[in-house]
Amino acid sequence: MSFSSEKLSCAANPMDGDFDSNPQTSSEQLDKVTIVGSGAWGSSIATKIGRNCARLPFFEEKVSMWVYEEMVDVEGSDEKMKLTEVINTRHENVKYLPGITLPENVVAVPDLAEACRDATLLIFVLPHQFLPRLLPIIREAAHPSCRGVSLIKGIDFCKEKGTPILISQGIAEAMGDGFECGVLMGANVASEVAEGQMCESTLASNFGPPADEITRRLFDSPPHFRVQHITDVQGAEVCGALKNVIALGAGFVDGVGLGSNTKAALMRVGLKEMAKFCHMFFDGIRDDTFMESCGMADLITTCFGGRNRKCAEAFAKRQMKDIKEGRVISYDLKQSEALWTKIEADLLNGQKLQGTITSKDVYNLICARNVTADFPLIKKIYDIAYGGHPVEEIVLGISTVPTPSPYDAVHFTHASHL
Ligand SMILES: NC(=O)c1ccc[n+]([C@@H]2O[C@H](COP(=O)([O-])OP(=O)(O)OC[C@H]3O[C@@H](n4cnc5c(N)ncnc54)[C@H](O)[C@@H]3O)[C@@H](O)[C@H]2O)c1
Ligand SMILES: O=P(O)(O)OC[C@H](O)CO
Repeated sequence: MSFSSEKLSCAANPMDGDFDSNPQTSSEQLDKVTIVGSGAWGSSIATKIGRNCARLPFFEEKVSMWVYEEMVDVEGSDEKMKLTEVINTRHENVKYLPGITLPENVVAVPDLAEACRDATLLIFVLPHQFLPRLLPIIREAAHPSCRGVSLIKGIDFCKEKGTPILISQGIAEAMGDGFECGVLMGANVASEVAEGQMCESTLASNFGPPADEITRRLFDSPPHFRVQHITDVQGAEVCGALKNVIALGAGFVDGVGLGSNTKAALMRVGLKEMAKFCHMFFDGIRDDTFMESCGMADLITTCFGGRNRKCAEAFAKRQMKDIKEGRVISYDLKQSEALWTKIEADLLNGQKLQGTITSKDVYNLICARNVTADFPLIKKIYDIAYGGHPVEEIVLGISTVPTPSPYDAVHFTHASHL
């Protein structure tokens, strides 16, 4: 398979940017890109990465995509087929992103070590519960000077220390000394990005020049997919994780039958709690991060169009029906967990919910640090999701009492100058 002619002709296209302004890169080493994960978002971002690797001079053309192998139904075949074979022959991820053609230079590889062999740029994009057992294999296989970008929206919690652990931080620690990991977060529902709808995303990284810009160009696909660079990795990543929790609240609002005014109130309070969480647990957070695609914009899209919202709406409707028809007075923890598992299986066809896992981790963290009173909405969402509280209580989590937040601090500072 050769893609060279496409690369050269595309590179000559002025629409692709002025080559004089290209960041300098070492002529002897092009980045070798591997995508670790091939769900809806992994496959969607592969459409951008594949095209950029085929046309830009910083990257090897072939992109390996590690696929968790499974047998899938395929139209026109009586027998199930291996997902990797389907992707490599039909150039479509028929299970997780049906109807979208993947670039031919994106090659599905079922063996993780083979997929990551000598990679210099790793893109982590899979539900984070599956990541820990993979990292030692990736570390062994990747190039020693490798860097990474995590597209994973989630967070871990260290019980012993009572501290949050960012996924990018966990990746960097597992990959060993000197491994730098940035994040790509944004208002990016996978199917809309893959369809080529106009949207934005935020790359947060501190690789330094020229690697920050080269990495941004791996994703940036103007005019449809526009990627801005910032350096606040922690702020961007925490926003990506917490908006999934707030989205559960948005689904509860929908399930109860309340309208967009209530959802807007929930999102306003949710954004303030996201900002407060960032400032409470991390140093160096920048307030303008919340105004980037990774902040407010991702919160909006997830609360209207995401899977967490959709599944939480189903949870709310089912809970209200069960109570109304006298099947339960309230769910216990086991019943709640069983219901979430069933809803995920019924509605998502193998895709995974992240908001529920994150809700538990964040709740455990704020309990361990004795700060639940600072996060009434996040606590209420957990109470409904796992604590048997009636879903109608979601409005009680939308505090109308102004809570101190970094924004208030800024306003007070300005006011004192008047
Ligand atoms: N889907 C979106 O719109 C979207 C957008 C932005 C960010 N994200 C984030 O991207 C990350 C990946 O989500 P996604 O939507 O691509 O995945 P997904 O939910 O669509 O698919 C689940 C993936 O998990 C894999 N899997 C199942 N069991 C596994 C196992 N035991 N080991 C390893 N892998 C296994 C499946 O093969 C599949 O690729 C998540 O953190 C998500 O929050 C998703
Ligand atoms: O479908 P969700 O709820 O996992 O959200 C998808 C993306 O994160 C939206 O940016």
